[in-house]
Amino acid sequence: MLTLNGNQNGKKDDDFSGKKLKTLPTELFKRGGDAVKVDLQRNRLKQISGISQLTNLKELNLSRNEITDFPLEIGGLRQLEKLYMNQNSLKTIPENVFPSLGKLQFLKLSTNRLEKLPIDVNKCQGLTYLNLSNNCLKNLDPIVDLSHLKELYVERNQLYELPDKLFQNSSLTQFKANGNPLRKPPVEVCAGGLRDIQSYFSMLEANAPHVYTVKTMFLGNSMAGKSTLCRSLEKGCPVPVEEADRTVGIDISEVDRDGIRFFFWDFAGQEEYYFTHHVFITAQAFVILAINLASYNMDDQSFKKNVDFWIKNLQLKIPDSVVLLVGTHVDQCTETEVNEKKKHIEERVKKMLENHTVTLELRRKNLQDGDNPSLNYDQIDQIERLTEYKLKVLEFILIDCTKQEDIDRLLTRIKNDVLNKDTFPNIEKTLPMSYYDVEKDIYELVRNEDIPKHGIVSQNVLLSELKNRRDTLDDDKLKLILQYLHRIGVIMWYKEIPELEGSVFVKPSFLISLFKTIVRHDLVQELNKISATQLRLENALVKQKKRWICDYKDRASLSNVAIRILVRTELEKNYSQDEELIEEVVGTKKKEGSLLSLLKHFDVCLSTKHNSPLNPKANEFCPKKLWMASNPIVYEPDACLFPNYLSDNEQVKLKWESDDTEDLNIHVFLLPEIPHGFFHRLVIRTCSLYSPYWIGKDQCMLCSGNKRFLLRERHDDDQFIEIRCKDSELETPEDIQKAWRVIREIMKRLITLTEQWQGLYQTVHSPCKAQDCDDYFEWNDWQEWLEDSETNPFNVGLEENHTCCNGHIRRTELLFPRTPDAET
Ligand SMILES: Nc1nc2c(ncn2[C@@H]2O[C@H](COP(=O)(O)OP(=O)(O)OP(=O)(O)O)[C@@H](O)[C@H]2O)c(=O)[nH]1
Repeated sequence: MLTLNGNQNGKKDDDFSGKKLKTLPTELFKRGGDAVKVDLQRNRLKQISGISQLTNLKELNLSRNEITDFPLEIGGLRQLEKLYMNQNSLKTIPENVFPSLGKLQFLKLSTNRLEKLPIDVNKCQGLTYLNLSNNCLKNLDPIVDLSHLKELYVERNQLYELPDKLFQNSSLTQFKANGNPLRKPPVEVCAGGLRDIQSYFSMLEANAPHVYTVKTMFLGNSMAGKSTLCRSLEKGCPVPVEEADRTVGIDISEVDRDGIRFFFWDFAGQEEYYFTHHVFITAQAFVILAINLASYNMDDQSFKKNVDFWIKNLQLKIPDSVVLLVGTHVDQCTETEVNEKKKHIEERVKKMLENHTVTLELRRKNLQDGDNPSLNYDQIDQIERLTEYKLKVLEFILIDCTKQEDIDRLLTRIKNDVLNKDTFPNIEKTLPMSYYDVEKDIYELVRNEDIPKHGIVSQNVLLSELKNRRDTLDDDKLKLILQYLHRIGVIMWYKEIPELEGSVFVKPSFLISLFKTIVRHDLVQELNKISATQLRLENALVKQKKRWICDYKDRASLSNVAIRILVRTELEKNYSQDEELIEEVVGTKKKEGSLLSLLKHFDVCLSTKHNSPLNPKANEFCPKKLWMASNPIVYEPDACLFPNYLSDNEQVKLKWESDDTEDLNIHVFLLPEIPHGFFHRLVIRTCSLYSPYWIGKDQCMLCSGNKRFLLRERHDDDQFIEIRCKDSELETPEDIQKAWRVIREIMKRLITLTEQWQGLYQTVHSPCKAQDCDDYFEWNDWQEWLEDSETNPFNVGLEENHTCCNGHIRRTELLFPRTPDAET
């Protein structure tokens, strides 16, 4: 395997990085007082005896070494302005080092094992940048007096509280604290950034109340007993659920039990709903994974379907989830069966979690033991970040949902688990009274019908209603509180979607009930039910209804007219008089309704484009092909495509024809695996940019100008997304540059999408183009290329050609994006 670095800058005199040094090199001492900036990163240093001889040193980089004891000698570097000590194994920093570093402005201590900071760090009054992320810090009191700090990073520590003083009159402009079990301020406040935190502290009273709230998500296959559990826990006694009563989408309810406020989210178990669940499976929740033991067979397939699928999804999306396994239907099994099945599941879950850790560890070791580990540090970092997450699977509980004592036992168990700080650190929150007041006010507004029953209210109306009730709160404070309530799921306010920015949904269940009108397992039945009168109102014919059903069944495309009729019917059941609401949600022929905007925002569906049979440049035009009039198999104009429901790749294959080994070809590996629904979300994001396109089950072809590109989800030994551009359409160097630009856009979307799965990481390769050669060219520093390639040309070195391990040579620009005239 050949590895390449993106921008290979030449090394400077003071650069001793990546030289496997165990002690400081003698050349360095020779420089003595002349050394101003020394780079010793990526070595094997455990100590740095003699460093104090460099009396004029201003910048010292000791990151990625093996230092466990903070070197006292650093205290002698009185001119020091910048110090990198990140990625070592520091456990403590002694007192009396920092007071002598009066000029220090920049201090990076991230990724160590620090449990506390020395009190005298506050003597470094010049510090403007401090990075303490990825340590084990429990409190930040020693740094509250650093009044010049502009940037402070404390992500992934053990912080329960942030000191109020840190945010008073401070110069802070950047602050990040993700990945801490914070209760003051709660994580959902911190997610809003510095302004939200400052505003929170400004409102927080000395005796602010502590509350216990838990979002509880019920997951598991259809018929597992989720709704039964959910409803029984809600009522406090067994509640039978009819077999025909399948959950559609998600049901939400709120329950108070002994001072704990539970939000129950009951997720439908049928496969049709999995891809919308993604949006609502959020962090900080307690997960109940229901398993029907009566239908559980002790084989791999049953384990995969009932347990493995759900745990893997959680591991990818929220890798530090807390999961309680609940075995239901025990009354329908013998005692021996129950015990055997329980053992079968427990053993496999244990193995699965172990395998996950072992795989990550192996991958990290391979990278570290490779020829040039310094090229892989970013990947190693990513893997180390993932190994820090620990998904907790709690001890199995067995339940007969029809028995009162079993429901009581389950409730006691849940309460004990969520109140145990070791298992579930996120339950307690300290909030200013005004946060509760606003929430109470909203409920009251709904109760008094000052807000419509459906709960959709304009932001301005809501703000003015709330201000009338609490004159101490201004618009800014109220907006921050609303954002907090959105993050904990009490209301929904998608202020990042331009079409929805002005609307607040104070009843999330109403919004979800709208989703259910079109994302449902029995949609064909619902379409069939559309009456002639309903069709007439939309100027549609019965013939069209048949076509909609065929389009939906064959090509996963649903006409916007049909969507409007379905949603209107649902709304009219309760809100027949409210034409304004119906229009807002349903939309019109000219304007998209809020429901579709939401579904598109969540990458659930994609608008199909109009096809005009008279326009040779219309969708059906295919590069280098004689144009033919649209055949009947084109997408219905003015419709939505739900790629998740597609079952084959026939259309894509027809347009793409066959692969050519010389195609531009990139493999983006997603590890540990490609999450469910990932590929289609990527396709939706990419196809909204490039049209025409053809989408299939796990392939998609799109065109940009006269070039064809293919996206393909591949589940070979490793799982990856393949991005190809047809070789035959790359005639000139400009063609190649243009093709890389499109690939860059696709990859940008791919990378932003991966951010939705915290437990995922990716590597990029170009496979060797020679027939039957399995070598590949690995990309490094490609993030730079994605970030800013116009101003910072990506260059993989001066070489015109690259040779794989098996001796196959290809021009560099056919393997990597390369700006031909870029300087190196
Ligand atoms: N005998 C027995 N029946 C149960 C038990 N738990 C659930 N059921 C029944 O099993 C059926 C399915 O239960 P649900 O709670 O609807 O299952 P679900 O997991 O919500 O299913 P979806 O809505 O399809 O996701 C219902 O008829 C329940 O009454 C149990 O422990 N024992």
